Amino acid sequence: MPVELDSTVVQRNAERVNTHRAGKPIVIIGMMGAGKSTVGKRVAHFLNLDFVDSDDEIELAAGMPIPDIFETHGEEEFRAGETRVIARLLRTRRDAIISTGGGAFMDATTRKNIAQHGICVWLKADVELLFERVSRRNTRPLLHTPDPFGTLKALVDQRYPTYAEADLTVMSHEATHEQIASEIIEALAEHLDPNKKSD
Ligand SMILES: Nc1ncnc2c1ncn2[C@@H]1O[C@H](COP(=O)(O)OP(=O)(O)OP(=O)(O)O)[C@@H](O)[C@H]1O
Ligand SMILES: O=C(O)C1=C[C@@H](O)[C@@H](O)[C@H](O)C1
Ligand SMILES: [Mg+2]
Repeated sequence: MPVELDSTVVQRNAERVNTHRAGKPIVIIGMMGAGKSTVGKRVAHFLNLDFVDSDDEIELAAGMPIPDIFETHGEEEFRAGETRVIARLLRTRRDAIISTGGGAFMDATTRKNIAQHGICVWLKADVELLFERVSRRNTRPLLHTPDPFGTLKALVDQRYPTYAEADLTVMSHEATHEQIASEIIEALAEHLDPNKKSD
């Protein structure tokens, strides 16, 4: 049975986050399938902030879906566009939750920009859970390989030490999107306003 969310506690934590985030956007990083987009939208709703997704912004700028960008222009050009788009979002969307593409935080310039202008949350999940989720749709070009689970596992091993540079880490587990969103908000409240204990 899903846990009932205590909306009063969520709202109290949301207020703590908004009071202490000093006008910085909250940036969600992590592997494909972690829930950055779908959970990120709920975080934005609870915090009464906008939601923006760097993958969507890249698709908008390129006028084509991500798999087509990879096919037409190659990964290198996609990554250059991703770095530019995230730099722009950090400058222009301060009252937003910015969800990023899975590979975005591997770029040193993007890491520096996020550290300087945002508050960074790593939404972390076990590889088995990630695989179950990404298997639902065929929209991740990096997994178009003969052994998608092996590819995903290799990316996890390669990326997790770098993702660990985020300001805070929240586990994505078997719970509703809303529950994970509320856990992100609680972790943010504790990180930004550590002296006040929530009851
Ligand atoms: N807590 C959750 N409970 C149930 N399903 C979830 C949960 N979190 C994510 N999912 C599902 O997993 C899939 C992937 O989620 P989502 O698209 O948000 O991941 P992402 O981190 O944005 O991935 P990408 O980096 O590829 O954009 C979606 O079908 C989403 O509904
Ligand atoms: O993990 C990755 O490198 C990617 C994740 C997606 O969000 C997209 O940004 C793209 O498919 C690449
Ligand atoms: Mg996404």
